[in-house]
Amino acid sequence: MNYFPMLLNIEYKTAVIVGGGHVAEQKVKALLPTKANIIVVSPEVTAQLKVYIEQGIVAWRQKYFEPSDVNDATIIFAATDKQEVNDAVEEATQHWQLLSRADAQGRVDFINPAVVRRGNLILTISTSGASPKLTRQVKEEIAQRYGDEYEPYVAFLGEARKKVLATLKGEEKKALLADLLNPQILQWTKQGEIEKCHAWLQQRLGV
Ligand SMILES: C[C@@]1(CC(=O)O)C2=NC(=C\c3[nH]c(c(CCC(=O)O)c3CC(=O)O)Cc3[nH]c(c(CC(=O)O)c3CCC(=O)O)/C=C3\N/C(=C\2)[C@@H](CCC(=O)O)[C@]3(C)CC(=O)O)/[C@H]1CCC(=O)O
Ligand SMILES: NC(=O)c1ccc[n+]([C@@H]2O[C@H](COP(=O)([O-])OP(=O)(O)OC[C@H]3O[C@@H](n4cnc5c(N)ncnc54)[C@H](O)[C@@H]3O)[C@@H](O)[C@H]2O)c1
Repeated sequence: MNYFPMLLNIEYKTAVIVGGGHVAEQKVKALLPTKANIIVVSPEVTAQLKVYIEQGIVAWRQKYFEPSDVNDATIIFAATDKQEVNDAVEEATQHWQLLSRADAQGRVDFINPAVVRRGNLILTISTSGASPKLTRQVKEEIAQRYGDEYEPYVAFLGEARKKVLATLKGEEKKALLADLLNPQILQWTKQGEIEKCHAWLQQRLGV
C-alpha cells in the first residue's frame, strides 16, 4: 500500500477508541496533544487510561461496543483484542468516517505512525505496516537526534518568521529567512539563552 501522509486538524472533532487495553492507551496518548473530543468505549481500561478519565480529558463509555458508539465520530480506532468486535466496528463505520484497525485487518483508512513531538516540530515514522518494531527503533534514533531544545527553537523560528514576513520584502526577506537557520540560534536555544536569539533578530530586522 502506498499511503498518503498528512497531518490532520481534529480540534473539537470526535475520536472514538473501541477497546481499553495497551494499544488503546497508545492511541489515546497520541490524541492527547490535539483538542479532539476523545471517547473510549470498553468495559475495562488500563490504569493510565483511568487517570485520564478521572482528569476529565478522556470520556469513558464503560460498556461493550454497540454500532451507535461511532455516531458523530470523525475518526475511529478499532483497538480491541477480538477480531469479531473490530469487524463490528468496521461495519458500523460510515464511508465518510476514518477507520484504523490495530489488527491491520479489513478496511484500513489510515495507519498510525510513531511520533516524536517537539512542540510544533512533528516527526512521524512509518514502515507502512511492514515492521512496527523498526518504526519504534527509528523513532528512538530520531528522538535522540532532535532533543527537547527543538521545542523552543521551532517556537522562536515561527515567531521570527512572522516578524520577518511583516517587516521585510523581496531579497532581504529571503536572505533573513535563510539566516534564521544559522547554527548559532540553535546553540543559544540549547543553552537556554533565548533572549540572545531575540536580540539577534531585532538587530537583523533593524527595529
Ligand atoms: C507506530 C505505532 C503507533 C501506534 O500504535 O499508535 C504502531 N505500532 C507501534 C508499536 C508496535 N506494534 C507492535 C509491536 C510489537 C512488535 C511487532 O509485532 O512487530 C510494536 C513495537 C513496540 O511496541 O515496541 C505490534 C503490532 N502492530 C500492528 C500489528 C498488527 C499487524 O501488523 O498485523 C501488530 C502485531 C500484533 C500481534 O501480533 O498480535 C499494526 C500496526 N502498528 C502500527 C503502529 C501501524 C503500522 C506502523 C508502521 O507503519 O510501522 C499498524 C499497521 C496499525 C495501527 O495500529 O495503526 C507503535 C510505535 C510505538 C512507539 O511510538 O514507540
Ligand atoms: N497497533 C499496535 O501497535 C498493536 C500492538 C500490539 C497489538 N496490536 C493489536 O491490537 C489488539 C489489542 O491489543 P492490546 O494489547 O490493547 O489488547 P488488550 O487485551 O490489552 O486490550 C483489549 C481491550 O479490548 C477491550 N474489549 C474487548 N471486547 C470489547 C468489546 N466488545 N467492546 C469494547 N471493548 C472490548 C477489552 O476490555 C480490553 O480493554 C491485539 O489483539 C493486536 O491485534 C496492535
